Amino acid sequence: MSIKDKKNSQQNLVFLNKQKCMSFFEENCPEIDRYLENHASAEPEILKKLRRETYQKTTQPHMISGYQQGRLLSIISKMISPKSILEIGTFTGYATLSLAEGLAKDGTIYTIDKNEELAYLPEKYFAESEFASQINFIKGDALQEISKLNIDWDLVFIDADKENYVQYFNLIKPKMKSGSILLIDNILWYGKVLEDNPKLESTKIIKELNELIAQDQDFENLILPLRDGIQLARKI
Ligand SMILES: C[S@@+](CC[C@H](N)C(=O)[O-])C[C@H]1O[C@@H](n2cnc3c(N)ncnc32)[C@H](O)[C@@H]1O
Repeated sequence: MSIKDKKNSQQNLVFLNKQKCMSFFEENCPEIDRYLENHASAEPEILKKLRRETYQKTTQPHMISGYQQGRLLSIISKMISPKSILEIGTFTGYATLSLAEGLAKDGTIYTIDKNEELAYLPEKYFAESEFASQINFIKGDALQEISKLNIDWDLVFIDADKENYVQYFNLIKPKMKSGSILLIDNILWYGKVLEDNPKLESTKIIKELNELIAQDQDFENLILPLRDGIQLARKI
């Protein structure tokens, strides 16, 4: 296959994934995706229930972090036992509850979302969870709300509007200490990061952010190719 053919076929795959909002493996090799799920730790019952209800009650259920990503967030959180976690983009609270699994006993997770209509769903599950007293759910626009929080973050998960990703990074970086972990979702943007001249603002911003982090001497990082790509960066 010539380089040009390879590029075209890559672009076709990207297009397919974009259309269905699925990960590379879900779309192109569902057997591997099932294999990955079958060989990961079991999903806690509360998350199973939440995932089911998210698919029943929301119009964009694919936005949920889901099983494999949830287990990754949980393990990373348990590895560092954070006292303070910031999540930007709560949606139905799946990642919030996954991250909360690793919180220090006196730790708190702050999670921000501007969608007030959907807030009843995460609120119901947060109240039901064993971490209820450790979750601070903030309803509002993240850019405004982050600035009000004068907290040093041990762990940050960015998973909201892509157009603001660079701004979120710039706001949060000074609030991260040496050893703090930054996770950012959808960093491959269904393969659109391979476009040379992207039309979408979201693609431009994600590409800019990936460059920024890769060049930033204050961080060591890599991109995990799980689902739509997760940026994993550690402040040095
Ligand atoms: C991909 S979903 C988050 C998924 C969630 N982290 C999970 O793991 O299930 C993105 C969320 O970001 C929220 N959002 C988008 N722009 C925002 C903003 N400027 N401020 C706060 N929330 C925002 C949306 O309302 C949506 O619920």
